[in-house]
Amino acid sequence: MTRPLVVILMGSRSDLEHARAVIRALEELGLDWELRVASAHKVPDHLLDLLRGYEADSRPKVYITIAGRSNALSGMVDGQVLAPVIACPPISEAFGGADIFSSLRMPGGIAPAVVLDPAGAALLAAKILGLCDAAIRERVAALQARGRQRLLADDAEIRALRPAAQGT
Ligand SMILES: Nc1c(C(=O)O)ncn1[C@@H]1O[C@H](COP(=O)(O)O)[C@@H](O)[C@H]1O
Repeated sequence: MTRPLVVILMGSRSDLEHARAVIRALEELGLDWELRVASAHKVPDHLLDLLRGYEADSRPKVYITIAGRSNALSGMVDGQVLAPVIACPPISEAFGGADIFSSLRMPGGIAPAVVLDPAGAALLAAKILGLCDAAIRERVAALQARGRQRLLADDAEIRALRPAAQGT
């Protein structure tokens, strides 16, 4: 079976640190990825060319779009591809975090999901691609199991503390 692909598109090289966090989580889930730079605002022709290339490729795909400030990228990508799009904008404190609103309201017929946490975006991509791939489902299940075990170990450790030390 062809290996699925996660295409990560970032609007600027300045988003690289955020993209790296997505990539770390994708690799933990054993997913193949490609990272590209393409801005809907600045280089729409380049973006459309790039999407045409990916859409002609028959691998099962999910796109993760990383675009800060005014997020045109995620909506434009979603409108041009058949695969699911997950918008994972980098968080900014500037202007009271108002950038996020440009990722939330889309025109009719345009529906990128929004997941703010980079590891969360990778997990959603894995769950989507896992619908038709048992090996990916198993890796998601293993990740969830590790999370549960960590939480139970934390509880056992905290419980063992004397009450006076529990808050420290
Ligand atoms: N939101 C978009 C788009 C777009 O939506 O097409 N293109 C770039 N950007 C974002 O603007 C921020 C600053 O970009 P510059 O580094 O180009 O000034 C980045 O977070 C980028 O993703």
